Amino acid sequence: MALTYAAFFIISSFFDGEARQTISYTEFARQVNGGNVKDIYATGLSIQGDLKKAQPIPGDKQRDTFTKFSTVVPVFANQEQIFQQLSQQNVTIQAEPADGQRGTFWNLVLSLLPILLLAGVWIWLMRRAGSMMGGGGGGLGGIGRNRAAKPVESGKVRVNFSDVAGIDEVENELIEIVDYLKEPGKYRRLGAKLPKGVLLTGPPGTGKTLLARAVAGEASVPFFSASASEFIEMIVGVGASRVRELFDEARKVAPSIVFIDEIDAIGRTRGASTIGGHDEREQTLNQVLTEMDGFTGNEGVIVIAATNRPEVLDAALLRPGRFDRNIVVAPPDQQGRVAILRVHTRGVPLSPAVQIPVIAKSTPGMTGADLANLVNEAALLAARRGHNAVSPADFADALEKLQLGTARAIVMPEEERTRTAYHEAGHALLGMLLPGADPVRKISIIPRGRALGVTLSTPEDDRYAYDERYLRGRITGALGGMAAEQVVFGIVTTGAENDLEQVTSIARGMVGRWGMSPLIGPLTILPTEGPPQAASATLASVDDEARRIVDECYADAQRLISDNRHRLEGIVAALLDQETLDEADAYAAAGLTRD
Ligand SMILES: Nc1ncnc2c1ncn2[C@@H]1O[C@H](COP(=O)(O)OP(=O)(O)OP(=O)(O)O)[C@@H](O)[C@H]1O
Ligand SMILES: [Zn+2]
Repeated sequence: MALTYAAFFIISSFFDGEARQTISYTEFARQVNGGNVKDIYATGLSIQGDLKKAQPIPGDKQRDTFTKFSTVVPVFANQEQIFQQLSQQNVTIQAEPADGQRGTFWNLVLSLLPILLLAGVWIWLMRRAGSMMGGGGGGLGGIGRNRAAKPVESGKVRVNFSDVAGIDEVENELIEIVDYLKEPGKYRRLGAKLPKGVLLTGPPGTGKTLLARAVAGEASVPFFSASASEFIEMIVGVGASRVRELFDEARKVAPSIVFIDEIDAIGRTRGASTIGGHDEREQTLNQVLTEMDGFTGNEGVIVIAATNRPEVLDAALLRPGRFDRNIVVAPPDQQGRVAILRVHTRGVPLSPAVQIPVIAKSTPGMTGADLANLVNEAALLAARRGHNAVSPADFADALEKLQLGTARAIVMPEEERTRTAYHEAGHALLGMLLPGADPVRKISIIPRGRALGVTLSTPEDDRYAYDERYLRGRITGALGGMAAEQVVFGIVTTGAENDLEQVTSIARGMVGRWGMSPLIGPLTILPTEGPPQAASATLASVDDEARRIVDECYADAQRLISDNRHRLEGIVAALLDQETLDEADAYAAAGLTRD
């Protein structure tokens, strides 16, 4: 990435200087006298310009000519006289102070290039470190861009509420704001106070950005968008000034919308630790707050911010007069998914056999972005297969690819393949046997990504809260792979690493966060964010309790596997034969029926 940008700078600077003839000031004065100058562009004392009639290049043997020239004005020259001559000849004169951009800007860039490169590499490394520690990825976001935000002109936001589907309640909450942006006068006359800030919270891909754009589109007002993480990833010290710039621009064309994505990047509770500059973050946050406080509320700039981590936000952001309106954007339910699929298949030819409600039913938990992606994948598959409309099979295969990952073409040794079959069959069998567990949708022993096999269970429909029995079932099911290996081969392999991570995190949550351990009681010991809140003795008890739960679940898993060994063998045989089993095949192979 860093290299791409560097190449961009160098190429641009060469193009900028191409074919411009450097001439002496005397020659320049002569051309002015002769009335042969068309226009000039002065940057400090250096002048670039164009001649009306081409002139021979001095001293050039091929007698080539030039019209583009550059020259430098001696500090002692009488510029007044030249200026008057040029004005009389109606020459277009443009000028900028010496430290302005253009010309010298590129020189500056070139001289700063090594530093920019270093900074770029450094930021990239920091981001890598950040994403390895669980933060978002994204690469070298804002470098190379020199403005905080490029406004999208009012007419250019083509998105409106008809493009946002399945979240009508949220739309309704925003309609008031659209109305205000359309007719601020109506509200002003009545002295009504509108929110200055709206906070959209919800998981990634639920359409927060889309909604903000749609509000701008509906109201036909300019839309300024910036990502808060860009503010602080730029070279240190510019975050606050970019915020100021952004709001200045927005005020100039009010009514308008300023959209700040990932507000948590600057809006975290002060004092919570992150990698990189604290002060930078706080200064940037303070600038946002100052800008918002600065509005009288009549200026018509509405700030919409988005985050998927509202719990980490500084309380200062949520105070009245700031982001005092919080709108939760949840993943769509089944009806919502139908609506979203309809929006995204508007321009896609579907075979008559495709039933949108069936697809919606098989995609619980998927967000709008996931569904958009699904439609696109299905269309790609259909095109590759030479279909002229997207078929149900294209959808099914696209869904499998999205849910399980792309298959890897490697040949597994027979022994490993068999072991994987037992491991996945173990997960699947427990998923089928445990009361209240999510139904098993698919089992596969085709290697995908880093996994040798996959068992996919998804809820019947959308779940919003989990009870203890369900969570224990999740732990038991996750241990099912390991338990099957233990029961059948007497040893376990490294293949269970991922399972154990899940198990640990659920068990610790049950004890330290959701009050499901009688010993610890209903206390938050392990908050979602920040360090544990308890004395070390209590923390040790949390670990003991988590371990007790996991031990109990593991014992359950082994017992269920032993007691149902014939069902396990049934699934294994089918898997070794067919490699991938769908829901019906899997239950049939186990000799079970789904209720
Ligand atoms: N409710 C929806 N209706 C229609 N399309 C949707 C919806 N939600 C998401 N999408 C699709 O998913 C894409 C990504 O959504 P968007 O970027 O708005 O999500 P987001 O919530 O802002 O995600 P993030 O938190 O990752 O920024 C949209 O451009 C759109 O194509
Ligand atoms: Zn596993």
